[in-house]
Amino acid sequence: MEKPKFKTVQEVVAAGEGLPARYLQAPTGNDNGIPLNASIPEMDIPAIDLSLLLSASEDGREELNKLHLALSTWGVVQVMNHGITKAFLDKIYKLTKEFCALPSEEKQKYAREIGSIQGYGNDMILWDDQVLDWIDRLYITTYPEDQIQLKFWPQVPTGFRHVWRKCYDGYMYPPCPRPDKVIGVKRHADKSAFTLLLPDKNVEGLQFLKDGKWYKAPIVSADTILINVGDQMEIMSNGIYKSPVHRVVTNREKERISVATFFIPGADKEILPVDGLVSEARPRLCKPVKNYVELLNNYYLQGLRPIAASLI
Ligand SMILES: O=C(O)CCC(=O)C(=O)O
Ligand SMILES: [Fe+2]
Repeated sequence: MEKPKFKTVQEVVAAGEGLPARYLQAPTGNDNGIPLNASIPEMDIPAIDLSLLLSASEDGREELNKLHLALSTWGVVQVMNHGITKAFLDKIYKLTKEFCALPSEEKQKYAREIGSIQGYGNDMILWDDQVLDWIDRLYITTYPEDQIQLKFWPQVPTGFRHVWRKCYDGYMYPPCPRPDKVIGVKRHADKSAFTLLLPDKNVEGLQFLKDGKWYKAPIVSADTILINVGDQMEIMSNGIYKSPVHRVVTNREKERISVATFFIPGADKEILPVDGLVSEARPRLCKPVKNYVELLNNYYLQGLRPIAASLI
């Protein structure tokens, strides 16, 4: 398979030829001229204790109420006591950082191929005048087994393949000379059912949109996972749980590393609102959809949220 010729953001920086116009947002942008790196308030989302949530106690019910409220307002929660050890989360993070720091030639061994989303690469170029995101990513499918393509799985650093088998995609945002005009990840809602995130422990950047305003995500501690609802959960919950629009902004000083896992129902599974959540007071919001991920690019190109395709 042919490998595309593209420059990753790290290569753009290394070339030292200044910032290519392809990364600059149009003067009005998405945000009516407000600089992307303007200061914004922090969102107030609860931390859910998963071990309590699963216990049949008063505290468990309280935790459940907290979870329900967070998912139906923000569509995002922090989760702790989830059973994944801090040592393991640290390891995923460390290996991702080490991979990102490898020379370009090494990383290009795992370069994405034309027509594939798996592999290492820049922001995917889907249309001619697309403004590019300031991000390099390694995207790997780990389930189901028959979709695993080991050629995209780094052999260096040692241990990477073993640890990543459990999940995960890695993102690297180098420091950016124009954080006011360049976006790390453009605004979007996830096409997953839900997404687990290990955002950078020191560097902010992730922001969520609520009632037309941007809020920055908190920096979470090393043993905590940030979970957000994706479009397919919004559909299944008949709109009760919100798939939040979010983005990542850049900064001048520090690189930012982030690790995500998307839980995506199989393409052949029909996704539709759960019967018990449909009533006269809350009619069915969405038509059944299949292969939601494929719907995405079409809608993305038109600047629409793909969930619009399934709304009744
Ligand atoms: O880098 C992050 O923290 C989030 C990235 C993201 O939103 C995504 O890949 O869907
Ligand atoms: Fe996302």
